[in-house]
Amino acid sequence: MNKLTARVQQVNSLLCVGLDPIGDDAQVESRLVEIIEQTAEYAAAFKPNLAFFLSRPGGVELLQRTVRRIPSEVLVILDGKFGDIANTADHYARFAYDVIGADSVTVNPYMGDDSIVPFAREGKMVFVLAKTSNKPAHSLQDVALTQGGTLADYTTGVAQELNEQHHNIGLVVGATNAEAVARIRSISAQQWFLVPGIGAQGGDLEATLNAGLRADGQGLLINASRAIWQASDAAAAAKELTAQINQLRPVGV
Ligand SMILES: O=C(O)c1cc(=O)[nH]c(=O)n1[C@@H]1O[C@H](COP(=O)(O)O)[C@@H](O)[C@H]1O
Repeated sequence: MNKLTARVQQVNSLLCVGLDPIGDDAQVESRLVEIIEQTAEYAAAFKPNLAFFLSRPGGVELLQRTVRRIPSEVLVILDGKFGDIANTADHYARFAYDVIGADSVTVNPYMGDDSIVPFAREGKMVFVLAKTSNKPAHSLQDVALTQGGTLADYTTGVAQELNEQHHNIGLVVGATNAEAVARIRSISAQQWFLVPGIGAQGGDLEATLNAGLRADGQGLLINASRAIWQASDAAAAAKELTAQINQLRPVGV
C-alpha cells in the first residue's frame, strides 16, 4: 500500500494500465514492451491478467519477462482472481509473489476469508472482488441477505475487517455501475478500490470518480486494458485518460 500511495503521488496519477495481451504469439511480446515503455510514466500500477498469458505457450515465462520490464516503483497487480482453500491459496501466493514477482493480486473471496489471508503477506497488497463490472454480477452479488444488505455489502465488510488486521486489503469494484461504487464507498470509507470497466465496457468515468473518490482525491485505481492496448498511440491514450481523471479529482489535498 505504501508503494501504491508513493507512486500515485510521484506521477500524480490513479491510472492502472491493464496488460491483457491479445494478438499473435509472435507479436505480443513486442507490443507488451511498447505499452510498458510508452505508458509507465503515467502508471500508478500495471495489471497483467493471468489468463491472457496462460493461454499462450510459454505464457508463464512471458509474464515473468513482462513483470521484470516494469519499473520497480510501479505496483504490479497480478489479476488471477485466485480463490481456493488456504493450503492451495498459499501456493498461488508463492506463484504470484515468488515466481512472477508481483506486488499484489486479485482474489475471489467466495470460499471464505481463508482464501484471502495467504495473499496478505507483509509488503504485498490484495484486491478482493466485491462488486464486479460484468452485467450478470447481480445474480450473486446483489442477493439480499436475511440480516440485511447484499452479498457484495457483506463481502466488503469482511474485506474491511481483514484490512483492519493486515492493512493491505483493497476491493475490486466495477466502473459500470456508479451507484454500486457509491454504495461500496459508503460501507468502506478508506480502502483502495481497483476499478475496471472504463473504456471497452462503457463505464462512466466522471460518475465513477464522483461516487468513489475519497476526500483526499485518492482511493481509486482506474484500470484500462483494451482502451490502451488497442490504441494506435498508447502513450497518448494513457496521458489523456490520466488528464481526464485528474480534471475530475481534487489533487494534492
Ligand atoms: O479484477 C479485475 O481486474 C476485473 C474485475 C471486474 O469486475 N471486471 C473486469 O473487467 N476485471 C478485469 O479488468 C480488465 C478489464 O479490461 P478492459 O475492459 O479491456 O479495460 C480485464 O482484465 C478483466 O478481467
